[in-house]
Amino acid sequence: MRTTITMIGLGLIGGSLAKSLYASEDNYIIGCDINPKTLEFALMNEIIDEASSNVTEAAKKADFIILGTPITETLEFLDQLDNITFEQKVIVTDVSSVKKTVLDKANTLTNQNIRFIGGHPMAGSHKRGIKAAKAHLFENAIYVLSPAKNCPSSAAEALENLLTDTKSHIIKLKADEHDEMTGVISHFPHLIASALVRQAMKWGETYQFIPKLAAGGFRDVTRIASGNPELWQDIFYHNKEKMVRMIDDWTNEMASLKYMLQTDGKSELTAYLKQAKDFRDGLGTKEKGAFPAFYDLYVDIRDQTGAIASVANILAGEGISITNIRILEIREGITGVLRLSVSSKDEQIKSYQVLQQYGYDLMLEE
Ligand SMILES: NC(=O)C1=CN([C@@H]2O[C@H](COP(=O)(O)OP(=O)(O)OC[C@H]3O[C@@H](n4cnc5c(N)ncnc54)[C@H](O)[C@@H]3O)[C@@H](O)[C@H]2O)C=CC1
Ligand SMILES: O=C(O)C(=O)Cc1ccc(O)cc1
Repeated sequence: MRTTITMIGLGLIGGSLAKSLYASEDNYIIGCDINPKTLEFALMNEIIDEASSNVTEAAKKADFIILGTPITETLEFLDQLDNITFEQKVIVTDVSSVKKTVLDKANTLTNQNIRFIGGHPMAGSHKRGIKAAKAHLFENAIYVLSPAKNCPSSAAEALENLLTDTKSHIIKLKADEHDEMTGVISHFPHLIASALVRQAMKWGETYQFIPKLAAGGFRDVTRIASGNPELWQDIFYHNKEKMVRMIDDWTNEMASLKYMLQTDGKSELTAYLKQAKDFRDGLGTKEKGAFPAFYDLYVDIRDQTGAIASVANILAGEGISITNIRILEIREGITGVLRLSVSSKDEQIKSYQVLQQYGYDLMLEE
């Protein structure tokens, strides 16, 4: 007997989940999407087994329902699901970046056959839509689950079991804690990144050379501002209380920086920057905790044609697999530094030594 999964919303995240679940022969995926072209694409590319334009009918056949829609639509679907007469128990989950509004709604549902567990796979990109979906998107990513009150632990276990194929790391969080933490490390940074870009845009009216000057640092710190504006508006709206508080904190932080500058507080400013540097340098290097560790190396690849392939080959020859790779541009059009992540300290040191033997100029992040 195959497990039937009804996926409502087959965009970047829903499509990626469908792809990773479709890979297992035990699963049968029914896809629903408001966009008929998306459904057509999903069927043609073997991302789903069946397309349906009738959410209620598709939901009735499901063992699991996954809402891969924007948060506002997800709340509406929860109401719709509540009114369906299911013939069996069904496990319902979502993928929304904000959890409290979703869990608040889920906790009001009266349908005895629905077991709701909020979900948030914490990986994505600035792209949207099914064409950007990837089966491996959630590999090694944190996947947060927040069960609704009265949800039996067996339902959460069944969902965890289903999600094994995503190769993500599942953790359980309360909705409010989730929203506060993702507010700090994801939502608020996005708001600031967009504000920084707008500030540069405004200064660009005075200095037309500004876009050309926008080099590595500006690009690094504002990368996330290229995200999907509708998606981020929806995230900010549903996490608005936390966002407003964080804007207040930020305003205080800026006021203290302003004071240090106005009073020539050089040592205070150095201490401030050092504290930030130490915390930043320590991020992701913890052995314990919920977040996976990253061990980074920076390889100088300026003017070295084919350097990426060579570096990857050398490491593959040593049996080291690269878990993440990124080119940090120094100047537009000129490759600069390759940032490689490997998954253990030993691999990091070994990579450093072997690449050094091949003459690469590199730096290791402690
Ligand atoms: N984009 C990202 O990096 C991440 C997004 N998320 C969450 O995933 C959810 C979806 O985001 P994305 O996949 O990025 O968006 P997307 O725009 O790529 O996909 C949304 C899909 O939902 C469909 N849809 C919209 N309204 C619908 C309706 N009424 N009925 C049926 N289908 C409908 C759209 O046609 C589209 O295919 C959001 O709740 C977001 O917070 C979570 C983690 C990462
Ligand atoms: O690309 C990035 O850096 C992201 O931040 C992607 C992302 C967007 C929204 C989420 O809820 C989780 C991850």
